[in-house]
Amino acid sequence: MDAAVRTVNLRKTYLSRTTRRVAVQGLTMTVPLGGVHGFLGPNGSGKTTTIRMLLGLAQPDSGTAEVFGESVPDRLPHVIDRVGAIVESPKFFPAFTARQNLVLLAGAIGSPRERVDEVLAATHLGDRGRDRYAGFSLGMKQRLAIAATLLKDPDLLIFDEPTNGLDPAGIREVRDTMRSLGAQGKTVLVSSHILAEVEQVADTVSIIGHGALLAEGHVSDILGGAGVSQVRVGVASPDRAATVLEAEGFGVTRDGGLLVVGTDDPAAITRSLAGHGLYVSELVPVRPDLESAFLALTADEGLGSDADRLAGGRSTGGAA
Ligand SMILES: Nc1ncnc2c1ncn2[C@@H]1O[C@H](COP(=O)(O)OP(=O)(O)OP(=O)(O)O)[C@@H](O)[C@H]1O
Repeated sequence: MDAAVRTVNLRKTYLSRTTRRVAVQGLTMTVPLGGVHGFLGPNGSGKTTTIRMLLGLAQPDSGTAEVFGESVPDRLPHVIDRVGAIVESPKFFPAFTARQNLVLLAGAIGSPRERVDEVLAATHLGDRGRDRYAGFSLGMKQRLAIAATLLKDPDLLIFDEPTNGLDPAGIREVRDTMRSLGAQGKTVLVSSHILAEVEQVADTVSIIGHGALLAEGHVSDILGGAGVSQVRVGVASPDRAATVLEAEGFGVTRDGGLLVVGTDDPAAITRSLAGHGLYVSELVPVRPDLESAFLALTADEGLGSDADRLAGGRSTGGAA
């Protein structure tokens, strides 16, 4: 078993009296064991529905899902103790301290009391345990929610948009917490529609649109396949250099005094310019970011929007 989560052709349709909405359509994805895995997609692309199916909170129409090699939902009781999740905002008692809230929860799920201090420390709330929940910032509240999921020491943590509504400091706190959990060997599956957030923390990603997989793999590989590579070129005579390069078929744009040249072969730029007596003082690859890769992948009109998911849209199969 080499995956924490695997889905094959997973499909979920929501039916109402007038509409049939395909939320997840044939999703096949793999979350490797250990590390942080970003689950990315625009709003409405089916992330929450997928997570709900993994946790037994929604029943798939067809397809299969496995958590640690156990088929879910039927074998979920065999693995649920290895899974911690935040899908909706958890409820804590505002008048209780963070510690009291966790002690109460630990008692309810049968975790030892000592675990409370461990999870407070793991989420960097050790010195705030005696403060009342009501006085917590949103970032601290979210870290307390993560602390609660850690009480039973799960191997897989599933966080659905955990940084929604947080300010930059809160986002950083949650991100650091996820990163350290991944570094400890836990598998963290984190959904987001905010690419920049996941790019900084994820080792691997699955990108979905319209409830189906668009791309999956190591962040670096996805960035590598993100389209045209570019290099930023410093040269004494940028105007002449631009003329030379354009004449040789390179696409050239300006970035201040530097040229930005599209190529997969930076040496070709050096050769061309040197052939005209122009010497390169700086040649730096422009790294595409996940945002660009994501936008390129989801450029298809309105991915994730509701419009084409209604009855008669892109869906192909039967309803629930
Ligand atoms: N209980 C439900 N009943 C009917 N339709 C639903 C239900 N839950 C989700 N949907 C629809 O299914 C589609 C996928 O929604 P889902 O919440 O899974 O996407 P998401 O990627 O998590 O989006 P977001 O980031 O906005 O939460 C959307 O069109 C949504 O309106």
